[in-house]
Amino acid sequence: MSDRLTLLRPDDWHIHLRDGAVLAHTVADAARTFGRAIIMPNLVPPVRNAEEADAYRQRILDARPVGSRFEPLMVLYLTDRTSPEDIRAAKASGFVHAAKLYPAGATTNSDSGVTNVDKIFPALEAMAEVGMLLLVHGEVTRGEIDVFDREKVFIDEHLTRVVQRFPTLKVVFEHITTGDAVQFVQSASANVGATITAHHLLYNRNHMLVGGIRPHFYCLPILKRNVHQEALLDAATSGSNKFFLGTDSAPHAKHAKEAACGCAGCYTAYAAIELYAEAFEQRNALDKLEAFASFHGPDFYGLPRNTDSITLVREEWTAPATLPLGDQEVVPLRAGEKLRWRLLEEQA
Ligand SMILES: NC(=O)N[C@@H](CC(=O)O)C(=O)O
Ligand SMILES: [Zn+2]
Ligand SMILES: [Zn+2]
Repeated sequence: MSDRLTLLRPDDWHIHLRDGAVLAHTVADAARTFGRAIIMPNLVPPVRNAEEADAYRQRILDARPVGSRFEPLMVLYLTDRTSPEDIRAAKASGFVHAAKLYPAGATTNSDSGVTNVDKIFPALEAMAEVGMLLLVHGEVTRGEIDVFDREKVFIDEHLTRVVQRFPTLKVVFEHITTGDAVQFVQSASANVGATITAHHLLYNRNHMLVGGIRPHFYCLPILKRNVHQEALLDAATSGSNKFFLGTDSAPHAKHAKEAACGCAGCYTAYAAIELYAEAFEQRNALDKLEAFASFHGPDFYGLPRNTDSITLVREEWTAPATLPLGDQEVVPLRAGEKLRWRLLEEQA
């Protein structure tokens, strides 16, 4: 097997860059590998319209390292009040590519999210009409539903209905974590795709809970049992163009994760493609990585593929214990442990 892997430059179809001082770090980490990224809008307050997306986009562009051509692809945060006019104005901007459904209370900064999916039907209709993608955090929030079942129940209660009602709407089921989600996406029309994170490919709930509770593995949707991890690996390495790379890299400061009530989110952007390469290598499927990381995403979004490339070398290195995050620090996934692949830094 070769010790070098050259891929068309990948994109990240789901990332949290946050805002303010941390952008200097989060943007640099993403830009070292990815040509473009779908920028999650769950700021406080969220990115609700084209104007807010424009301002946020500008802050991201300003944070790029010198010479970087990293392109942020912006997303609106759907609320109960998002209007068809908001959607049309966002589409007309040219830089808003999608709108995101966060069920209210489902995850980090989702308080302004949608309280009842029916409330966004007018917005969804406009999205289908103008060709704007719907991105979905697919978990129900009802207290009586077990946290490990919330994705499956969301499919049954909401996603099936939305996809039936808006057959021409393109839908990305974000950060899928179960065999149920894989099956749903596979049997849906070509307008339904999914992102898969590196951490859900590499880990299951045992990694988070056996031998001690490890807060840096805690994310939403939560890591599931290993049969679900296997189903995700099957999907990602299958070659199906419905599945593509979305890191869901979601930094929280160290003290906010290592706490009695720790925040949900794993920081992977600093070594994202390296982590995916490990997952694919475990399945002897490195030959499937390029399509997953670099072809299927832009094809689904109707955007051109990148034209330059990156190279990974099989060379062990140790992940840092912490990384700077504005004036705080973040503990990255795999902190202090070995990584098997290294990205070749670009020659100037
Ligand atoms: N994935 C996470 O666990 N957290 C994300 C939100 C999200 O993507 O649901 C975050 O913004 O921190
Ligand atoms: Zn989410
Ligand atoms: Zn996310």
